[in-house]
Amino acid sequence: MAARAAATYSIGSPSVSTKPNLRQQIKPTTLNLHHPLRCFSGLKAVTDILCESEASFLGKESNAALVQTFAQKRHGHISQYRFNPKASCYKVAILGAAGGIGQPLSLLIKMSPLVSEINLYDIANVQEITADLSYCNTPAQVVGFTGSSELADSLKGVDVVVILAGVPPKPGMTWDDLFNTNASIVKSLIEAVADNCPEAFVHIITNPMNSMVPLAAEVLRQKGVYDPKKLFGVTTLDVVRANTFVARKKNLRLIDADVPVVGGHAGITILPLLSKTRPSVSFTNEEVEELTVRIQNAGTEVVEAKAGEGSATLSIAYAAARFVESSLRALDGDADVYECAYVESNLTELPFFASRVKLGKKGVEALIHSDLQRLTAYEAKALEALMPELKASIDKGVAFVQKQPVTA
Ligand SMILES: NC(=O)C1=CN([C@@H]2O[C@H](COP(=O)(O)OP(=O)(O)OC[C@H]3O[C@@H](n4cnc5c(N)ncnc54)[C@H](O)[C@@H]3O)[C@@H](O)[C@H]2O)C=CC1
Ligand SMILES: O=C([O-])CC(=O)C(=O)O
Repeated sequence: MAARAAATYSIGSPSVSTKPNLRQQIKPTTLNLHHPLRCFSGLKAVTDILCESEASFLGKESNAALVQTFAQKRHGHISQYRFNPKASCYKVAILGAAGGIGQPLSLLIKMSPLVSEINLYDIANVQEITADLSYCNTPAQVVGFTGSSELADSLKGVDVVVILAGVPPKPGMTWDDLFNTNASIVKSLIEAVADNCPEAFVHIITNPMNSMVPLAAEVLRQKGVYDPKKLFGVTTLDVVRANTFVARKKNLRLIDADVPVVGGHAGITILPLLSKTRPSVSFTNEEVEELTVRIQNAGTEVVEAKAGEGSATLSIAYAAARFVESSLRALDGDADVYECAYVESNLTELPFFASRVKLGKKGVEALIHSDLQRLTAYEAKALEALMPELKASIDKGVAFVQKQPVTA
C-alpha cells in the first residue's frame, strides 16, 4: 500500500485524533513536510540531521544492531537506507491494544518516526490509553476504537495490522485450552481485516501462533484476498531471547549476537540454529542443549514468574515493535530488511514454517533457505522432531475455519 505523501506531522502538541462524539477535539499543530525535518529520533525532534539508522524508536544502538545483523552487506558496505519523512507516513492498527502487550507496544509504535497514525482497537475501553498516549509529542496521531461496532473503522486504510487480542496462558493451561478461546477471536478479527484492509501487512501475535497463522490464512483464502507474502506470525521474541542468552553465555556484545530461530513458536517447535550464530562462536554439546531448552522454555519461565497474571508483555512488545519497524522500513523502500517470521513456506514439507525472510514493499520477497543447510546432527534431529507437532497445529487452525466457514 502506498505511503501517504500528503500527511502532516504534529509536533510539540497533543496529537490525539478523536471522534467527535467520544471526546473533545484537540487540534494538532501541523508541520508542513517541506520543513527540513530529517529525523525524529526517539523522544526529541531533531531538525536537519541526515537520518540513517537513527530514525528509529528503537534507539541508535539497538537500531545499529538491527542494521548490522540483518543488513546484507553489499560490496563490503552496509546499505545506507535514508529515512525520508515525505514518504514515511504509515498507519498501524493494534487489535487488543488495551492489554498487557498492547499498551507498551502502542507506546513503542508511538515513538516511531515512520508512523503517522496509530489506531488502538479493543473490546475493552481504550479511551484512557488513547488520551494518555496522545500527549507524547511524537508525530503519530492516536485514535481509539472500542467495541466491535468500531472495528471496521479502525482498519480502514491501514498499512500494518498487529493482532494480539485474546487471552494469555495461565500456569497449567494447555495450548488446546488457549486455542479454544482465541481461535474465534482471531477468526472474527481476520474477517474484518479481509473486508477493510486486505492489502495490509498482518502481524499475528495471539497464541497459539502455530495455529493462528494457518487459521488466518484460511479465512483470507475463503474471503478471496489471501496474499501469503503479507501474513506473518511474529517470532521475533524467540530471536530476541536467543540473541540475549547467547550473547551472555559467550560474552558477546548484546547488539552483535544474531541467532536465526526457525520452526514455530511453541515448545520444541522453537528451534534456534546455534550453529548459524553470527559472529561465529563454538558451543559444547552441553551448551547447545542448555541454550536450546532455555530459549524454548523462556515463555513458560515468564508465565510461572507471573503466577497466573499472564505471560510475557514487555519483551514481546519490544520484539513486536521491532517487527513493525522492519515492516515499515521494507514498505518505505529499505532494500535490506531481514527478520525471522512464521510464514507460508516451501522450505520444508510443511505449508507454514518460521525462517529468516527478506522483507520488501510487497511483503516477503524471499525465504532464506541457507540457514537450513549444513545443520548439525543435533539441529537436524530437533528439526525432524518438531515437524509432527507443527503439522498438527497447522491442521488444527485450518480445520477450525473449514468447520465454520467465513461469511462472504
Ligand atoms: N507470539 C508471541 O511471542 C507472544 C504471544 N503472546 C500472546 O499474545 C496474546 C495477548 O497477550 P496479552 O496482551 O498479555 O493479553 P491481555 O489479556 O493482557 O490482553 C488481551 C487484550 O485482548 C482484548 N480482546 C479480547 N478479545 C478481543 C476481541 N474480540 N477484539 C479485540 N480485543 C479483544 C482484551 O480486552 C485485552 O485487552 C495472548 O494470546 C498471548 O498468549 C504473548 C507473549 C508472546
Ligand atoms: O504463551 C504466551 O503467551 C507467551 C509466549 O508466547 C512467550 O512468552 O513466548
